Amino acid sequence: MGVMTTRAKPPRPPRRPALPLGTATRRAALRLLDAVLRRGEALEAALPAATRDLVSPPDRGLAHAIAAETLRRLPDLDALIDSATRQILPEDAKARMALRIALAQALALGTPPHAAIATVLPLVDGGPRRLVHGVFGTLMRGGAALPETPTLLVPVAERWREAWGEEVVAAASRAIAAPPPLDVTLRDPAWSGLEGESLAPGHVRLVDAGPVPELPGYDAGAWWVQDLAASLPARLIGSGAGQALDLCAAPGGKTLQLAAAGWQVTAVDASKSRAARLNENLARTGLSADVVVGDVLDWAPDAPAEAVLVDAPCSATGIFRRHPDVLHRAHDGVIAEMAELQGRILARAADWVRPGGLLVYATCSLEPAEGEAQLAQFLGQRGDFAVMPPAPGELPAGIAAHPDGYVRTLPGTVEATGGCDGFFVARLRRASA
Ligand SMILES: C[S@@+](CC[C@H](N)C(=O)[O-])C[C@H]1O[C@@H](n2cnc3c(N)ncnc32)[C@H](O)[C@@H]1O
Repeated sequence: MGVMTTRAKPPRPPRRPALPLGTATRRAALRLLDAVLRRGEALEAALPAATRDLVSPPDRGLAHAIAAETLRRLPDLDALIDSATRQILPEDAKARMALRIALAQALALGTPPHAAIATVLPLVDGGPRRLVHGVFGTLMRGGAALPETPTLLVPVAERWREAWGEEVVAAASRAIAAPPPLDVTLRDPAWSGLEGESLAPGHVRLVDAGPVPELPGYDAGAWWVQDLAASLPARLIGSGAGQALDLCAAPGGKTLQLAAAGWQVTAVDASKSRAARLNENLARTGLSADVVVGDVLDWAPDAPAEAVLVDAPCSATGIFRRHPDVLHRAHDGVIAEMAELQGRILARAADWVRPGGLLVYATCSLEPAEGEAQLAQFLGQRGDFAVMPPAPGELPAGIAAHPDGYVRTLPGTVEATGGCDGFFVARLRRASA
């Protein structure tokens, strides 16, 4: 009799539980935080790689929103976490990162707490899952909340307190809490297709504007997004028909202003991808400029220009409202490195101003080393340049020139109407030959 054999079925692999919907988005948010906090990368620059697994734009938008909100609220999120753990978790511990993300969603972005924690727990699989779950639960049951006015990072608060005083530190904290309005600059100041508040000719401020490309006049290129403070450097050059150089020009807000004001603009930027965006902006608005991809430390114009605008690369701490990552990345070393580069760019640019012409130096920085100190150093080196203070009516309502003739906007400037970015702008005239 033959022996019946039964073939044993191979054991089933253990079924992996499906990840809660939305975990990939939180994983992307975690990658973004890692890029900013550990590698010092800009949030926007880190987006393509960090969100590579996400196919839908809303998911990418959510990952960005979670990371940005976490960066905005980091000191207060950490204080909550520390209040609920027996031992202080290391700064870069996965558990701390996961808790930051879950709490930012539950306490600042309005995500239901069960969804905030369920989507984050898989990020600590094989690790401190119970700890994360426990700390989150303890905080939620205890009615944890974030303060209405966010706490500024300690090194930033110390730096700005020393430079600008306690009032400005308090205004910066308030500015973090509220989403900034959308400022636009009109190609033709007489155009009236957008309803909003105007603080200067050709400026419109919109609150809760919605998606930018859907606003009236966008497709027709009737305006471009530009913070009120960012519009000051080109406003101080005004209109003209001669040659203007826009150095460090991309993505081109100031190039567009100069071109719209009649100048023959040569716009120079070292970044090919940013210069491509400048070209797109020119195409959309129907304005023209010669766009050069080049390093202004190597490049030189054929002839001096009547007006030269230097919007120098900087720590960008003045744009912290829309880019909270700058607060975490702008360490003293970065500021010193930028200041050294700004001095070199400014020294070259000065030689490209024709006698009697204008030079405008600007940075979107709240660090005196990148503004006031640059101007003082420059004036010490170049006796042929003098500050040309704004004339009455040249500046928007609520923005005044410093007694020394330059313009400095700070947290707290035009706060009642929605504030503006932190900027330093100095206009200088070169002596006639
Ligand atoms: C503050 S952003 C300019 C913003 C621009 N002016 C606007 O209004 O849209 C500084 C720019 O400087 C460029 N940049 C940095 N170093 C440069 C260099 N050595 N030569 C030319 N461009 C440079 C960067 O690529 C960046 O686009």
